[in-house]
Amino acid sequence: MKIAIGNDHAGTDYKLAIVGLLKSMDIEVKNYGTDGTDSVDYPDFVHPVASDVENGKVDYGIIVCGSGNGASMTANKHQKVRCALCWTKEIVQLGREHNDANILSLPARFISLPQALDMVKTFLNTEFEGGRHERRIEKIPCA
Ligand SMILES: O=C(CO)[C@H](O)[C@H](O)[C@H](O)COP(=O)(O)O
Repeated sequence: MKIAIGNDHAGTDYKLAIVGLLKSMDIEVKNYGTDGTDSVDYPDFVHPVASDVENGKVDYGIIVCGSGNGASMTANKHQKVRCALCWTKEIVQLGREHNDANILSLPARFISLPQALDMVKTFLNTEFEGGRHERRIEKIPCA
């Protein structure tokens, strides 16, 4: 499995911990930064993640910013991206089961690091249910 990850300055600490978790799971990681804490603009680090997901270069994306909002808004501008902004494990599970989310957006300033790591594991270990949900997600893209 290969995952692309990106974040702004509010998500750096969490991103680095998530990269460590993914590598411990023998998952290949494409880290688009930022790796620092100087103020940056989240679209610069989210678009490359979303492009890789959209083009099938990676299996999933993980993006981290302060509230998760800006990163999620940016990722979902990509037609083939279904980015789920999640703040509980249950929301992550539903994002995968019902929406076949291919990017997880994490609000670093509103969840703990253990929560974030647990949510990443849930994201990777939950399958899409298909069925009625398939018909719905096929209607998401708009011209
Ligand atoms: O887009 C966001 C807000 O929804 C992200 O949370 C950013 O991380 C946040 O805006 C950064 O805020 P800062 O005051 O520039 O650190």
